[in-house]
Amino acid sequence: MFKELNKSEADIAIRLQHIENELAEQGTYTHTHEELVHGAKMAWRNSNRCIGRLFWNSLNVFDERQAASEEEVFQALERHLEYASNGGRIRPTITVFRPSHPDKPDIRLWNHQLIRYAGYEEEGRYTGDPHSIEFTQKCLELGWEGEGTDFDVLPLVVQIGDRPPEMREVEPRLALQVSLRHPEFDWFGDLGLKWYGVPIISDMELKIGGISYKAAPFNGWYMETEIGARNLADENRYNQIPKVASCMGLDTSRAATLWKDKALLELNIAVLHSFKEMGVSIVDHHTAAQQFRLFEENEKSADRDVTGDWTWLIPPVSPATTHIFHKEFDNTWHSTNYFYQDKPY
Ligand code: HEM
Ligand SMILES: N/C(=N/c1cccc(CO[C@@H]2CCNC2)c1)c1cccs1
Repeated sequence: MFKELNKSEADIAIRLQHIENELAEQGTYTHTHEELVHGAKMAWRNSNRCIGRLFWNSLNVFDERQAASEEEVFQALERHLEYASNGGRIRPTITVFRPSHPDKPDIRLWNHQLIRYAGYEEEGRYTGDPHSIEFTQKCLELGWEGEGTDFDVLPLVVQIGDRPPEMREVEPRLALQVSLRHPEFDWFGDLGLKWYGVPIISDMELKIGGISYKAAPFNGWYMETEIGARNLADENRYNQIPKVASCMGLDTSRAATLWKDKALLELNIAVLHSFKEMGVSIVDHHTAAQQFRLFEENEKSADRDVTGDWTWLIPPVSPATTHIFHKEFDNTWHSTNYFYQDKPY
């Protein structure tokens, strides 16, 4: 990392000696602000499954390692929501809370994403996002009351050490949402579909030079297929394909009419159209693939090897129309990266 910060050999030697001493005394060491910022960017650059890495060096980093109470954490999360959303002109941002430390309790966020819809299941009938059923149950046990609609925004849940977790509703003004309409089908708006504008992953661990940051929520903007081809399309999510197909008057009696593919495309067209019309940042899967190709070229000229996970990098819609599909990627994992971690509940 230090090499990338074009430090002199001497400076690197001094810094490494200092870290060695701190490690010997405390069993851990503290990153400088500069190391934290660059480390978070490197971790994004090393995220093999991410197609959006072209912009890795422009990540906005908030250093919240001083936050020590639930209140301070909630304040930082609300500031993240406001800053990242930016009225629709989304700014890729990460807020880094203090790392694991022998003498201090861990700060953990129970949410998968800062903004996400609740899920409910009653006698085999589903409401909302089935992926959220377990976390929604936890929120209900903590005293949260959902309205029971398909789009209830879940509260934030913060836990410090083994103290009881604290919960706070997200102010509606901080939860940017987009109602879905279609550029040609006037009936599409009547489906009552919408999605939140900013994906903010809050349950992954950021590791930088062996230091573990278990609470480091980060956001970019969506690629439309995430919403149109997965979140609203999967049978075990919002399962909207059959409804869109019947509203389109398609012949759904035989798979060979490709009615699912036609409905899927129109759902993705509606997502792109609605986000654009509302001025909320989003990228289509073709543009995203082109940007990824640029990323590969930039990395090559920076004399760095690109690593990637082909199975995630190809988009779920028309994958073979992108260059990614037609090449292989080295799925080696660099250790400064974002990782899955055990749920805190
Ligand atoms: C700026 C716009 C961005 C776009 C369009 C984008 C796009 C994507 C997409 C489509 C995926 C696959 C998600 C899925 O299939 O569920 C992904 C994965 C991922 N992205 Fe990005 N990304 C962006 C920014 C970021 C940022 C800012 C970070 C972190 C600082 C990041 C880190 C990751 C990671 C760690 C994964 C893998 C998640 C997992 O393994 O579950 N991305 N990205
Ligand atoms: N567009 C995005 N998409 C995702 C990026 C990472 C993870 C996810 C959601 O992953 C879930 C777990 C596995 N698939 C769904 C979505 C971003 C979120 C935060 C920064 S960019």
